[in-house]
Amino acid sequence: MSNPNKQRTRGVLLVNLGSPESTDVGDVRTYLREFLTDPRVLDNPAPIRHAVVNLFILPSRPKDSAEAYEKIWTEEGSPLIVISERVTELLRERVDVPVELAMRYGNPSVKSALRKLASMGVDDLFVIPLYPHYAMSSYETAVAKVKDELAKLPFRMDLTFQPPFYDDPAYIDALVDSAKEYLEQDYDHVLFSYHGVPERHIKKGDPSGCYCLQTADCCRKKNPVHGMCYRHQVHATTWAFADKAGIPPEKYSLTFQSRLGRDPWLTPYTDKTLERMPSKGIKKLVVMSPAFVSDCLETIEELGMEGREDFLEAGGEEFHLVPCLNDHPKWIDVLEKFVREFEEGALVDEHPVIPQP
Ligand SMILES: C=CC1=C(C)c2cc3[nH]c(cc4nc(cc5[nH]c(cc1n2)c(C)c5CCC(=O)O)C(CCC(=O)O)=C4C)c(C)c3C=C
Ligand SMILES: [Fe+2]
Ligand SMILES: [Fe+2]
Repeated sequence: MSNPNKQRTRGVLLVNLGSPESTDVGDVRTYLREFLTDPRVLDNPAPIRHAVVNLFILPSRPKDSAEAYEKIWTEEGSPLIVISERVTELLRERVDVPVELAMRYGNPSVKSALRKLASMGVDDLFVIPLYPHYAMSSYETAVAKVKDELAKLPFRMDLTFQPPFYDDPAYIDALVDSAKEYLEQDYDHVLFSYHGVPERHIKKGDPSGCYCLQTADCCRKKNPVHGMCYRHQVHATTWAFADKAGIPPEKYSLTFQSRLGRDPWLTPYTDKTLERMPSKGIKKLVVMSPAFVSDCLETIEELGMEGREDFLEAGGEEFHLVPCLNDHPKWIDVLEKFVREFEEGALVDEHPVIPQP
């Protein structure tokens, strides 16, 4: 039993998704294997998941993905990792407790970050998964990974997790501020493009088992079942943003990108929407991707290169992609606020988890 009079040592762990070690096809294959054999990402029964990954995905996808990573790689490495490291450094300057960074897949690993924090005496850890929205394949797998790795290590820490912050006014304020100069220009429409997930994942996260995805607008309404509903939460971010930025309903829409495989994923799809927009009179477009707090392959390459080309080839005239929050000072303010709330004991160490077989 822990001694209630002992002084606790707090620490902070930021967890992002991760990238391959390099753009070599072998490194990309290693990364994709770890990513796609995660049962919270491809949630088929284990033998099917391994067969799909080893027989259908790993023989061909690493080469295509490596080419895509080539286009975005910087001298310092993967944008997602470089930006996350910068954010970690900036947060360290703001708070008086140790702050470490870990990636759910690849490096720096969760295990190495936990070891570092333990070596600094941390036994009361605040974990911030760097995802505004709850998805089994992003937020939840980050939480599970921290718990699993800690259980295997020879020391104990209390864990508190930052809940998804999709409608936190400070996060919305930071997003609006980051998009300000784009929204001051003349534009026809704002497209909010979120990373997609399979529809099945949404149904699994519905504790009632009979609400989400039952009607076209179910997830758009407020409902107590939405603690784990990615579809509801991305809509809530979009409404809050539009409200704060003063964008009328007819001037914005929401789509989902990055579909993988043949199962039904959330619709409408970003690529199809971009191709259709010019014929509907949308020629000057602003695009935002608030599911990502750091620019990455999905924003720089998929939206900024592929998406731009699709839109312009279909007759669009201007395509403006708003950068993610990255190291925006208001985003660092938000992270600092989360740490202060943890220090004040304002967060409950509880969060829902989708049951895994
Ligand atoms: C919002 C966060 C994310 C969710 C939810 C998510 C779900 C999800 N992703 C895949 C498959 C892939 N995603 C890939 C890249 C990628 N995904 C996210 C975030 C979420 N994914 C990020 C930030 C990135 C970029 C990483 C980087 O290094 O920049 C990839 C790898 C690239 C590729 O080969 O296309 C895959 C694969 C699934 C299947 C899924 C939900 C089930
Ligand atoms: Fe993804
Ligand atoms: Fe829902």
